[in-house]
Amino acid sequence: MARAIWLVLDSLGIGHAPDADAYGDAGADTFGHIAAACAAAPRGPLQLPNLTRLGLPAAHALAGGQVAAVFAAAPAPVALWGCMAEQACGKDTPSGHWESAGVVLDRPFGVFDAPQNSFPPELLAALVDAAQLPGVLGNCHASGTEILDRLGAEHIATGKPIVYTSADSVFQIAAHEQGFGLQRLLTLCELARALLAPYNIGRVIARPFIGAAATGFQRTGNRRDYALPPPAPTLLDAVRAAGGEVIAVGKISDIFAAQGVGRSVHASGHDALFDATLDALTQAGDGALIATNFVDFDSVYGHRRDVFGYAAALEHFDARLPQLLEHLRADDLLLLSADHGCDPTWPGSDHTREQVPLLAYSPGLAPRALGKRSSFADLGQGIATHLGLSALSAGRCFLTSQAA
Ligand SMILES: O=P(O)(O)O[C@H]1O[C@H](CO)[C@@H](O)[C@H]1O
Ligand SMILES: [Mn+2]
Ligand SMILES: [Mn+2]
Repeated sequence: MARAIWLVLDSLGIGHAPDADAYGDAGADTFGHIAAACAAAPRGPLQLPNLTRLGLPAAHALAGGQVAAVFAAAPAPVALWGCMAEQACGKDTPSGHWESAGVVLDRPFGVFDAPQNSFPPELLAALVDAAQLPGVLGNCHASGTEILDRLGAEHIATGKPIVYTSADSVFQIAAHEQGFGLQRLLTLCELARALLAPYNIGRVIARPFIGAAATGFQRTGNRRDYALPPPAPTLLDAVRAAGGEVIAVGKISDIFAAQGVGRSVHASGHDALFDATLDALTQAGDGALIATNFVDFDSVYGHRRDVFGYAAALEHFDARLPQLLEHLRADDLLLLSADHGCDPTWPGSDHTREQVPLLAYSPGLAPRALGKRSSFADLGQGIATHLGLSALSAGRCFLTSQAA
């Protein structure tokens, strides 16, 4: 019986969305701009033989992107390939994942849009009081690494956690793993999650770090995301209701607030995430869904605007793909997609409103183009069909129609 393996390449947009102008993102193209920068740099063109076979450059071309010369003569894909635009408002991780799993967010999350003094004073006062803190630092829009350089030493000296946000619907708290304490930070995030109820904020994110002012600060793999639960049952719930196992690897369980997750495997770094996915594949039974989020594309490279780091991470991911492809059973369906863009050549440090790839491979499935799809939900609908589930309430199945 069928199984599905869904890999989210977090932030791998393939060209601006039709409504990108409203987000200040007209012209953004995460994949295209990385490919173009590599082609013009001493390091040389992007080498992605396996993602090319699965149709990533073809999907990029379909989305309207300028095809880099290195991909121009690529052979036809062996998979199904298409591009998807997000129907929900926003360009953040939870809405992108939920829509891909069949739930289109109809009420946009709240955002703290003031660049300075971003949070309501009464919210911060309540947090300080509830957690008996000496105060907080930050209270602004920031890049999470830049703010450590700026406020890390003061945090250590005062014991005040650093709170910050971005264009996304997030309340982020950074604190030193030893000086402040990891468990104390996680407890503080849970308190913040509860206090943020009136503000409809998508995620509270714990950002633990280590190091010292003299030697520099580094964020650790102990990041945790405390998301709002999806507003309706998703594909994950449908898989479980039908008796299938849902194995969530990496951030997936956090993003779905554990709803519909049978087993969660936390791992840090793309190699560990890939290994955990391979392990899950050997263990998963009939009807299972394995879902993995590869977060470093976004967190380590996209937000940091590290073009060549992103390129190298793509090449590394590509090099590991054959291990996964070799282990696929005849009735397994492998999906590759993304949740939004984060163009490392774009101004600022925020996500970009982009189309994302929909690549689907199964040993027995004849390759074809899937066209431009108008919702990420088409991915989930296709998985539901593949696993023999009832149709989800959103999305057009890409397995049964030639194009959207
Ligand atoms: O700059 P860092 O801390 O990585 O934060 C980024 O990560 C958050 C989640 O993607 C975004 O909202 C953005 O602010
Ligand atoms: Mn994301
Ligand atoms: Mn991000």
